[in-house]
Amino acid sequence: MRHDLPYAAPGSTVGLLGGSFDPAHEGHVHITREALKRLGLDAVWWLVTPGNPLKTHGPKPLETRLAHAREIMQHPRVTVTGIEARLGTRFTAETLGMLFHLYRDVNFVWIMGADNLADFHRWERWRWIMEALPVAVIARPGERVAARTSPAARIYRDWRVPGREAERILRMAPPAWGLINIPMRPHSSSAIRARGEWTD
Ligand SMILES: Nc1ncnc2c1ncn2[C@@H]1O[C@H](COP(=O)(O)OP(=O)(O)OP(=O)(O)O)[C@@H](O)[C@H]1O
Ligand SMILES: O=C(O)c1ccc[n+]([C@@H]2O[C@H](COP(=O)([O-])O)[C@@H](O)[C@H]2O)c1
Repeated sequence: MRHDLPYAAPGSTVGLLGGSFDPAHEGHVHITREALKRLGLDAVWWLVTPGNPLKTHGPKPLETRLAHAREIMQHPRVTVTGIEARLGTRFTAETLGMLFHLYRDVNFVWIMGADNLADFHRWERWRWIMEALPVAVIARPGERVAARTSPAARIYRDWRVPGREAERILRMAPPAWGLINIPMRPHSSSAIRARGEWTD
């Protein structure tokens, strides 16, 4: 294993939460804790992206976002990483392909908020992602209907596991996904930026 990559025990299950984290906030912390608990994960890695391929405005520098994310997400089973910058990847499918290769004995789960499922069909090779690993979609205020009626949800409706049984997705061969209803948090990075509170 390369020394600059996080360690994962063989056979362990690691949730991947990709994001701009521009900035990280309480909503990210909350969904991470809930995913750990509800899915029974061994670990969660935050993949702080060098830049979302679908967003035209660049975020703050990666090092700034990583440092802030590490301040607010402190949990023994959570690692905040800049893996994509290290691997030189930007598209999620590309990142996952490399992680599968580097961590052959680790089980990965993709975690995302409901707003991301609504747009998921616009991601590069999104069907490959859906068929490559289980996907846990976490409820987000105002986004549940858009997620449930999204092209990705419709195309993969037969592989959806009810939210209360979501931990089953870990034992299923993909495609397997669930919409997990948790008490929601309204926080968003764009609202924090709009209030001028991300001035680091
Ligand atoms: N309050 C929240 N509830 C549920 N999921 C969330 C919440 N905030 C962020 N997420 C999820 O966390 C991941 C990373 O989110 P991101 O870094 O883009 O933050 P954001 O608040 O969505 O940013 P922005 O407002 O700029 O779009 C995404 O999958 C997103 O859906
Ligand atoms: O691979 C893609 O085409 C793709 C398109 C849009 C977003 N993503 C990933 O989705 C995650 C959430 O991004 P964001 O900006 O909504 O926080 C982050 O890991 C991005 O790299 C990936």
